[in-house]
Amino acid sequence: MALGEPAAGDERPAESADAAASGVVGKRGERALVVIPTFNERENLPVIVGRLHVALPGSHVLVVDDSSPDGTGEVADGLAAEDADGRIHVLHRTEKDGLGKAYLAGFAWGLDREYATIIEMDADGSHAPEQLHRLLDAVNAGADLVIGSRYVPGGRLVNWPRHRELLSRGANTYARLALGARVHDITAGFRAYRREVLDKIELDTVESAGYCFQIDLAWRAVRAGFDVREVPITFTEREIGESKMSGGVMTEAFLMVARWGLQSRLERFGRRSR
Ligand SMILES: Nc1nc2c(ncn2[C@@H]2O[C@H](COP(=O)(O)OP(=O)(O)O[C@H]3O[C@H](CO)[C@@H](O)[C@H](O)[C@@H]3O)[C@@H](O)[C@H]2O)c(=O)[nH]1
Repeated sequence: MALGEPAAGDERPAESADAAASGVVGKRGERALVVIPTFNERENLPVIVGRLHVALPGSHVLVVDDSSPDGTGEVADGLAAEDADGRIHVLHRTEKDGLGKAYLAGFAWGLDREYATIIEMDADGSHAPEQLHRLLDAVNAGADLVIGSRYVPGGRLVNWPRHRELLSRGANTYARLALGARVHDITAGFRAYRREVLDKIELDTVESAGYCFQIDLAWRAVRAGFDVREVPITFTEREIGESKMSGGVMTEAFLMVARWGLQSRLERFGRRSR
């Protein structure tokens, strides 16, 4: 396990010192932490980490594994031990506790260290590390939260089953109507957060455990007045393993979004009648 302080070789590169101080990352991904939640991804993980370190050799990875029965956690430990540059870290959690909880643990780990930008990415190859520079370019151009979006012009879906696409588009339409947020892919899990966003949006009050965590955080960022932008990406259906989407995940999202929408309407009403 490679927990603890960033290892030797993790010093801030001279050319990126200004960038890190101003919250942006270097061209090779210096000062970026890519958080990858995993549950049963033993075959996918080495591939995605390898691709990531070709695309952004200066970035660090934090694998957040929920004691995957297939041994993904041990695979992650092996990758960390093999990486002479100390760029791979692993957080082991005791049980499967949902995507949102895994990200919260990963963000807390990253915020305790000096990463300028914290990235979310799936382990299964759906998100292409080769497209991460699109997100980082937008951060470096001034955005606070950048969402790799399937549903803006230029965004693409490859091999995603029709029922998943319909579910995803339906969830986005529902969230947009309920919350009034002008984000086309608010459920997307390919994102880059400037660390100030995560510092400010009160992560300790986040209740969403599953995939509605994505909606929750984007909505918090919008409400806090951050500059939230979308850049087009290609989302490719996984070839190995299975999605962890479930009825419980969908029900939680439906109910949570309804609650946030209602709360926000009541707040607006309260402000108007004062
Ligand atoms: N640690 C941990 N990881 C988890 C858990 N549940 C899922 N993951 C990990 O989270 C990533 C995404 O899970 P998938 O189950 O592969 O997601 P998907 O069905 O392809 O869902 C896609 O669409 C969602 C809805 O738009 C997105 O929210 C999600 O990020 C992704 O893009 C994978 O790396 C998976 O191993 C969990 O409980 N714990």
